[in-house]
Amino acid sequence: MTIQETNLKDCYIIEPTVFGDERGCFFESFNQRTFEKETGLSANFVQDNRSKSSFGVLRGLHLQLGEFAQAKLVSVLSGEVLDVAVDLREQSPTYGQHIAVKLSGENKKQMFIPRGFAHGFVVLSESAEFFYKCDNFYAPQAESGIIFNDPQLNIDWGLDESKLTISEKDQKLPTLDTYLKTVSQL
Ligand SMILES: Cc1cn([C@H]2C[C@H](O)[C@@H](COP(=O)(O)OP(=O)(O)O[C@H]3O[C@@H](C)C(=O)[C@@H](O)[C@H]3O)O2)c(=O)[nH]c1=O
Repeated sequence: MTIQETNLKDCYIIEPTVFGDERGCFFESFNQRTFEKETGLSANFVQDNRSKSSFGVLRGLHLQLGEFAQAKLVSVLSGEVLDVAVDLREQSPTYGQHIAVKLSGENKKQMFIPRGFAHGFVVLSESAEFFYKCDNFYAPQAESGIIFNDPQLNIDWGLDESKLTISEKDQKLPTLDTYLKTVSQL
């Protein structure tokens, strides 16, 4: 398993060591000891989530606020997505920056996304099964987010907007500016 730093503070790309043989393959998809040793962070995951989406589905950008914030270890079981994480921690040296990484069932890459980041992904294959671990429970009252096409973030999702399928809830998410004003009033 290799754990690499990214341009964003506390955000890591993890590539498991895959053991292939005539039966197929085996790999450790999470090892708390290795994770904590390599990153210096502690991880106490309490909820696992799975979703399946078809081509062009974009989920995000989502986060939970305050005491309900969640760190996530995200991966793809089948298919391919472009996964995006945005650093919204005001004290962070990489505040306001984002990273976009292709995760697939084939490359088995994972991204560790710290608390205080917004997260989203778009499906690039016919369909994709997404799997992620969270270090805090789902709390609908603390859900927040930012619109995927925020002009300041200017994220390249790799697909034309006409090809995207986005939930009504996600289409109503605020811009980064509006989000920051709302959060500062809490
Ligand atoms: C996220 C979540 C949703 N739900 C329910 C609420 C709702 O009825 C249904 C679908 O919820 P959503 O539309 O919010 O699902 P989705 O858009 O897939 O939300 C997820 O998006 C990605 C990008 C993330 O980063 C996640 O943290 C999460 O916000 O599932 C739970 O019961 N537990 C959960 O942890």
